[in-house]
Amino acid sequence: MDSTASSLLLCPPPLLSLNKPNATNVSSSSSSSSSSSSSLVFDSASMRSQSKIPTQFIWPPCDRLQRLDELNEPVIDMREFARGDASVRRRSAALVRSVCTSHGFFQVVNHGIDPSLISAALESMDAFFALPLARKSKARRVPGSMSGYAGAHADRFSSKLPWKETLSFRYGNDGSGRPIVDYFASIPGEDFARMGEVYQKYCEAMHGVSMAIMELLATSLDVERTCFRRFFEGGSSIMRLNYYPPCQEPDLTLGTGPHCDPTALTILYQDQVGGLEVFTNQKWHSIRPRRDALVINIGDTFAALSNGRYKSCLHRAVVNQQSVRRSLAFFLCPKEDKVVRPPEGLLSRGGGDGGCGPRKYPDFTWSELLEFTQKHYRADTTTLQAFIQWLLSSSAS
Ligand SMILES: C=C1C[C@]23C[C@H]1CC[C@H]2[C@]1(C)CCC[C@@](C)(C(=O)O)[C@H]1[C@@H]3C(=O)O
Ligand SMILES: O=C(O)CCC(=O)C(=O)O
Ligand SMILES: [Fe+2]
Repeated sequence: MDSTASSLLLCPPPLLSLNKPNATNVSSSSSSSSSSSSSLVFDSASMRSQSKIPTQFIWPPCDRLQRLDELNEPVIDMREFARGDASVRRRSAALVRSVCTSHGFFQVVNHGIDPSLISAALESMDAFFALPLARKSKARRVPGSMSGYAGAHADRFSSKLPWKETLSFRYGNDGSGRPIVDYFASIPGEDFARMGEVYQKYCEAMHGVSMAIMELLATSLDVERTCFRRFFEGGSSIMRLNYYPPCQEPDLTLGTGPHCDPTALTILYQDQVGGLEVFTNQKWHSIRPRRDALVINIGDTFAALSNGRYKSCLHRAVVNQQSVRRSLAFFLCPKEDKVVRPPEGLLSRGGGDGGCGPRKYPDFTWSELLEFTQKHYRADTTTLQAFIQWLLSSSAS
């Protein structure tokens, strides 16, 4: 997305006050959302009974709920791509190339995930978030790590708080053990064994879909079919359960603020409530939920891997006054020490086509970008640009 579009309908890019990498305090990614934590505790059940939302949850007017058109994106049939003849595969690849060079968003159907597994994941999520806050807090996120329970990120930020509770955990795909079963078994005080089994199976299934999509993306970029699969071998992806309680002033806040995912690829299942929005053609579009579809968006890491040819999808989530909304987000990540560098086949081609020719981003490791978002910068609409600026300034100092 070009910067003029972002300046037109998005809040002006945040004034960066980045600290050098050896800084101990977190920087504020914008003047209005300092990263210091808030003393607030997000107990949505009690907050819900008040007529006004706390001011920490109020977002700038330009970020708020608007009446939107729907985004009618092509939906890719994964079974057709897997089994189709060359012309069918070329057609799917051409559709993906078109939307990914534009705004990095599409949906897939016939993905092969058992609907009962998705239902079990949603039911397990409902059971967890229905627990009293004191019991959810036994799984609270350890500062600096990605895993654990969080309420509005009030432990990390002091303004523009998202109206959501989250539970996040890691999925290592090196085939050893059952890391998610082990994670849920490690949470004190509760018997989360069934959740562990459900999300272990869910993440294994999502990893499989992500590898099929990596083949589709390689084909669309005309590079060797397995090159991206191999890039993600041994990675540790992130699973996040997003639970958005109903809000008494939904027009003043957001469930998840405008951002691009710093990760490589997001596979998201949203329930039937609706609230996901994508920014393209200089305006926000709502994404109508589809029970049979998975939402796919390109993240910053894959945008860099494609040498800027594919766009990192700018999106957000709004909340409503009537009902809970839930989404299951699987964030594909490479190994932490993996250097993010476009495949040779992409750079060696000449021509003005985006993604070929000179490097658009310096080499960096996934762990550098992840740590930047967890310790120095609140991920938002310009994370990748801010990260590169921070990386280059630290190498210059
Ligand atoms: C690497 C990550 C950081 C976030 C979770 C994953 C991918 C998406 C990121 C996030 C959702 C972008 C919006 C801001 C954020 C703080 C949030 O609202 O949760 C981001 C996540 C995070 O830093 O926990
Ligand atoms: O809940 C949604 O629809 C979007 C969530 C999201 O973008 C995220 O968790 O990164
Ligand atoms: Fe996201």
